[in-house]
Formats: sequence, C-alpha cells, structure tokens
Amino acid sequence: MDAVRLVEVGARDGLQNEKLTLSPQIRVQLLQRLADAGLQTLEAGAFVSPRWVPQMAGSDEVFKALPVRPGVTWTALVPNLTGLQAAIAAGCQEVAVFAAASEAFSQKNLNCSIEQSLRQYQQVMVRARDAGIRVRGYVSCVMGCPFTGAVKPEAVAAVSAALFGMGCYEISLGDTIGTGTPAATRALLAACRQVVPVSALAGHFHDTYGMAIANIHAALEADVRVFDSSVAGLGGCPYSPGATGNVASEELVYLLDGLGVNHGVDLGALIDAGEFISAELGRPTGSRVARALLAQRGLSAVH
Ligand SMILES: CC(C)(COP(=O)([O-])OP(=O)([O-])OC[C@H]1O[C@@H](n2cnc3c(N)ncnc32)[C@H](O)[C@@H]1OP(=O)([O-])[O-])[C@@H](O)C(=O)NCCC(=O)NCCSC(=O)C[C@@](C)(O)CC(=O)[O-]
Repeated sequence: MDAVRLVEVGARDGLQNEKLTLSPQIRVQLLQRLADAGLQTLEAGAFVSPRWVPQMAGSDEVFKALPVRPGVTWTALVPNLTGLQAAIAAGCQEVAVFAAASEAFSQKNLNCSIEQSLRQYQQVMVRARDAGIRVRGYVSCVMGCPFTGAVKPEAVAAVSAALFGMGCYEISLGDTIGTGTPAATRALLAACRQVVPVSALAGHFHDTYGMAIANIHAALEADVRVFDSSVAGLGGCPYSPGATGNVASEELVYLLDGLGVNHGVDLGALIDAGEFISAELGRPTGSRVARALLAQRGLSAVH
C-alpha cells in the first residue's frame, strides 16, 4: 500500500477545545516535539476571533517562534481575509479554510451561511495565490451535524467541489461529531470522489463513538492516503457540543504499522510528545495505544 501522510492537528483542533488555555511557548514546545517525532505537516494555530476561540489567541507568537525546518510545514486555520492577513504577517506558508456541509453548523461556527463562507473563501484564495500560500479546505459535519442530525453525502460533495474548484489543493472531510461508520465512510467517499480526485481527499475523524480507526481503515481501502489526527487524542470542536477529540495520532500510527504502511513517524517519540502535553493539561493521555505502551515501558523498567 502507498505511504500515508499524517496531518497533525493536536496543537490546533486539539488545544482549541481544552479547558486550559496553554501559552504560545508551550504550544511551540509541543510542535517541536511532534516534528522531532517525524510529523511533517502540523497545524500550529488558528487566526480566528479570540472572542470565539480564546485557546488559539497568540497564534501569531507561535508562528513567529517556530523555526524553518526542512520538510516541515506549519499551517494555520483562517476563517476570512482578516485571518489570512494575520497569517501572512506571522510568516505562515500554508493555511486552511473551513466550511461546513450543514447550514446550522456554519452559522454556529462562522456566523454566516455556507454560501457566504464560500464567497469569503473565494477572496481568501485570490489573496493567498498572490502571496504564494497553499490553501487546504475543510468540510465539517460530513456524516452528521450536532444541531440537525444526518447530512447527505451529496451535500458534502457539493461543498467539497466548491472548495476544490476555487483552488484548495486538498479537501479534508471532517466527521465533526464522530457518528460515522465504515459503511457511511464508503458512501461518503463514493460521492466525493466523483467531484474531487481521491488523491486530493483526506480523512478527519473524531472518535466520539469509537469508530475513527474503523472509518480510517474503510477510507484506506477506498484509496485515501492522508489522515488528520491529534496527539494524545486531544480535541473536539467548541461549536460541536459533546464531540470528543480526533483519532489519536498514536492509534493511527499503530494501525499503519500493523498494516505495514509507511508513514515516517516514530511511535515512541510521538508517545513522549503526548505525555508532555497531557502533563501540561493536567490530565491523562486520551490514547489507548500510548497507555498500553507506557505500561509496558514501566514493566520492562522493573525487569
Ligand atoms: C469568522 C468569525 C471571525 C466571524 O465572527 P463575527 O463576529 O461575525 O465577525 P465580524 O466580521 O462581525 O467581526 C467582529 C470582530 O471580530 C474581528 N475579526 C473578524 N475576523 C477575525 C479574525 N479572523 N481574527 C481575529 N479577529 C477577527 C473583527 O475585526 C471585529 O473586531 P472588532 O471590530 O469588534 O474589534 C468568527 O465566527 C470566528 O472566529 N469563527 C471561528 C470559529 C472556530 O475557530 N471554530 C473552530 C475551528 S473549525 C473546526 O474545528 C472544525 C474542523 C476544521 O476541525 C473540522 C471538523 O472536525 O469538523
């Protein structure tokens, strides 16, 4: 099977939903540890309103402190031109825009309709192209909306096609509330690959119902080769009540190792980065793989 690229979203999607707001310095330390573990695409922050998501305040400081590392891309979320200008000023090289396949979620998350968000993103694309910045696109609520329930694959395909058509190089399909199953994942991908090449689709699965790894496996079988994940299973979404974190990066790496798929990440170093950030947050890791392997490390230290 072809290699898989991991997009590490713990420092953004993860930390944006933690009760404790961590300083830019701690966020930089986390990102450096994750890059040391071999991750090459890392979401480092979000240029969104600090009134809406206070945990991401200081993203400019994070970007300014991050060193240029060959092969590593630090990326940021931007909701509009204001966010893009701030990202450019902070030296950001790649950004992601985020739309939704549910009207209700778009209103709660962006304070505008899907169509209005897409119009704003057209402007973002033009400005980003002029500045030589690559843009990734997210679609939220691809398998369900926290406010209105089921979402049809066709609705997701329409928003994906719009973002891809305006120049996003990749479309990340977000199962924001984690209700997806492997069958729903297959149906979703069948609809989306009709309008976006599968090589430009990524999976972004929250693990609220414990289905994330099963959904990733279904997506791998459908030829998707890019997956988003959060170290220690950090995260959720501030506008998605009850949603838990993304699939833990440790679980994703363990799955890929088991399948013999190349990914370039050192599981031991990843677990250490997860331990670092869990200690900073004052809570245990959300990764079952990390818990199991840490317990084994403890045992081998005793023997
Ligand atoms: C889009 C807005 C700003 C609209 O929010 P709004 O209140 O409608 O904004 P506005 O245009 O009316 O402006 C109000 C104030 O916000 C300022 N403002 C305007 N834009 C910005 C900006 N970019 N950064 C900082 N400040 C900004 C603007 O300058 C103004 O300041 P004032 O004049 O009052 O002092 C707001 O709704 C927002 O920030 N939303 C972001 C919400 C968010 O970050 N959600 C989480 C990320 S999405 C996610 O997690 C899902 C994903 C991607 O992971 C995939 C999945 O799992 O589904």
